[in-house]
Amino acid sequence: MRVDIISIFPEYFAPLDVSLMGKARERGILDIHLHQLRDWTHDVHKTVDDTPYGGGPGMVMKPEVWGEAVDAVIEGGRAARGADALPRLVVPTPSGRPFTQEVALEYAEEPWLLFAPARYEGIDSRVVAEYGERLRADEVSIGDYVLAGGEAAVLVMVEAVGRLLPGVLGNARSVADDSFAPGAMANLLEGPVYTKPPVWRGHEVPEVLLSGHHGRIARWRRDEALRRTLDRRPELVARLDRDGLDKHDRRV
Ligand SMILES: COc1cccc(COC(=O)c2cn[nH]c2)c1
Repeated sequence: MRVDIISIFPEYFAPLDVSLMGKARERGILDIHLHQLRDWTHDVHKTVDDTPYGGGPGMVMKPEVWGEAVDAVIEGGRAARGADALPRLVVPTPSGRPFTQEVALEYAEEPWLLFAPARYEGIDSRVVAEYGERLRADEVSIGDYVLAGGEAAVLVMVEAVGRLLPGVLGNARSVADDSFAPGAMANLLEGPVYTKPPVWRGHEVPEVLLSGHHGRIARWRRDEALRRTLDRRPELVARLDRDGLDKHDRRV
């Protein structure tokens, strides 16, 4: 998968050089290209923003600069991927559609993603409108809060998508076992996890997990996942009621 990221702070993405994402890049599973948005300005101050039409606080990022940058990055990617290749454009914003595991799975199928993290109050809305006419352009939110810029959201999405790519996670860990992954544990939070020692500062590991009785362990884990989901994310259980409770679940 090719990932292009255009930002006024490309150094923000240094974390993508380490750990799982770093290895995925070394092994050619992820091909990440960083671009400095200011390279497509033409004034001495390298201005990327201006005051909002209609007034109001803050600044808005200029459409011309983003347009030249996105066009150039598409051309650059086409040199490598073919003259008709097009990326999926992703703009992180609090006003976007929710980024969920389902969206991460959808993005993991894409051959080429182009992330456009904004600063200030956002990017002139005509940029997404312009590119939405010829490629998939998504405004996506990683949560209901406002960041100083979209860069942290891009790090979150690249990691959530990157770990789904074949070969990135060791075989021992299957993404099918993820919480929120489709299937028996879909829409459930992960329950508590434990490792050695069996007793730590007087706290014992639940007996059932040491029993070796896989049926009872699986039942216990699902009960704990349901209990935690009811407690912390009741709205997910409502969704379960429609799709996913089995005959043993009622008694939790
Ligand atoms: C594009 O417009 C804006 C405006 C304001 C801040 C940002 C940065 O993104 C976020 O704050 C965010 C992304 N998901 N949840 C929060 C983008």
